[in-house]
Amino acid sequence: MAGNSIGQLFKVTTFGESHGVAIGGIVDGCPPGMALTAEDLQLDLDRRKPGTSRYTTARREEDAVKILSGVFEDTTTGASIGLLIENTDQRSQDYSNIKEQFRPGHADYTYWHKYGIRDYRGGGRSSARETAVRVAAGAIAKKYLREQCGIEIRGYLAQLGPVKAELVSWHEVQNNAFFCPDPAKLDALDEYMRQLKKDGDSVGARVNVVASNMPVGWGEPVFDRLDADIAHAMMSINAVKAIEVGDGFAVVEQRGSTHRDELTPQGFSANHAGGVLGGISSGQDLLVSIALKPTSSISIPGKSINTRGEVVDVVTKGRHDPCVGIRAVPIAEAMLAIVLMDHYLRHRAQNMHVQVSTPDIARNSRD
Ligand SMILES: Cc1cc2nc3c(=O)[nH]c(=O)nc-3n(C[C@H](O)[C@H](O)[C@H](O)COP(=O)(O)O)c2cc1C
Repeated sequence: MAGNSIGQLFKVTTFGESHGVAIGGIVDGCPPGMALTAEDLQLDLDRRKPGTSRYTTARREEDAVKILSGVFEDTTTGASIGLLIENTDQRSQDYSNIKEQFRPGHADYTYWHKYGIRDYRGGGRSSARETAVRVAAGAIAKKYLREQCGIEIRGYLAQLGPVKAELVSWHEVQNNAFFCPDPAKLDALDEYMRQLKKDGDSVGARVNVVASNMPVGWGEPVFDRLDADIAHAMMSINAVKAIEVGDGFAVVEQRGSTHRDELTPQGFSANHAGGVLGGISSGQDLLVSIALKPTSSISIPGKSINTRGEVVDVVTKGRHDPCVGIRAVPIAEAMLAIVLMDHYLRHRAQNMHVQVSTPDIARNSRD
């Protein structure tokens, strides 16, 4: 499939480029019988879509999704679900100056070397426009996991440049354009973004995603450990440079006596592991954190070469996100949902008759 699909039993395939006619995808393996309409997908698409605040790109796309197949009388049939989102606000002329130039930090240089032909308009296939389809597919997985397993998958902006935000309130995340869970940080974020825009620069960000109410047992060691598949999915998001599960890189400074999450009949005493032990979900909250790099398309001139190898100064015109991390929140949620949905089906296929007498202690602590 040349890299355009993810998952085994719940398989998502996407197609489309930034300035092509449309983007779309196929979601294979969704069980039959779930109520589903385009509106169910639109909620998350609207959270990701461009042009909704002064902090993101000015490109205006409605991202109106059409369900082409796999749903009959507003119910999934078990057939593959076809999704289509038309591109409506392309301004390809903005990119004519980078037709023969390579933006430093972008995918232009590597796509050119690999394929020998490049849809330079808006970054073509390397554009994060494609991630709208992942969000639509992820909304299907999220709905199924919520209804059948009670799992809730939620993300938030944990850091933008120097501004850090604590998880003060999940409710707050839905109330501001930053997906910020800490209302006390909104002024600092606004000020930082205004200055950034004046500077014509961009900045990186950290996004955290949490899956709560998880069951114990999902994940397929050794190569398809749950954390390995989550890392694969997260690293497939444009501009992601790092992922952490649980305490992540902080484990380097920890001792075993601190890091191990002791077990009691009432639950685990802590969650340094981030909800995965041996590549299998422990039933604790899954804690995932990703780092997104600063947008490479900026108006500050940067040194590069053109396709003939000549030295050029690149200035990127067009409409760009000054911090791609903001709109990445629903994308990261979607990727976690896609992986969990796949592992739910895989666990059920192999292990549905397994029974042990030990209680699910993480569930004990929730009840
Ligand atoms: C939501 C989102 C929006 C993005 N928007 C832009 C953009 O407007 N301009 C840009 O140069 N890169 C943007 N990117 C990042 C590029 O797609 C990405 O950096 C590029 O394809 C190079 O790939 P890499 O950074 O993964 O190595 C965006 C990424 C995400 C997740």
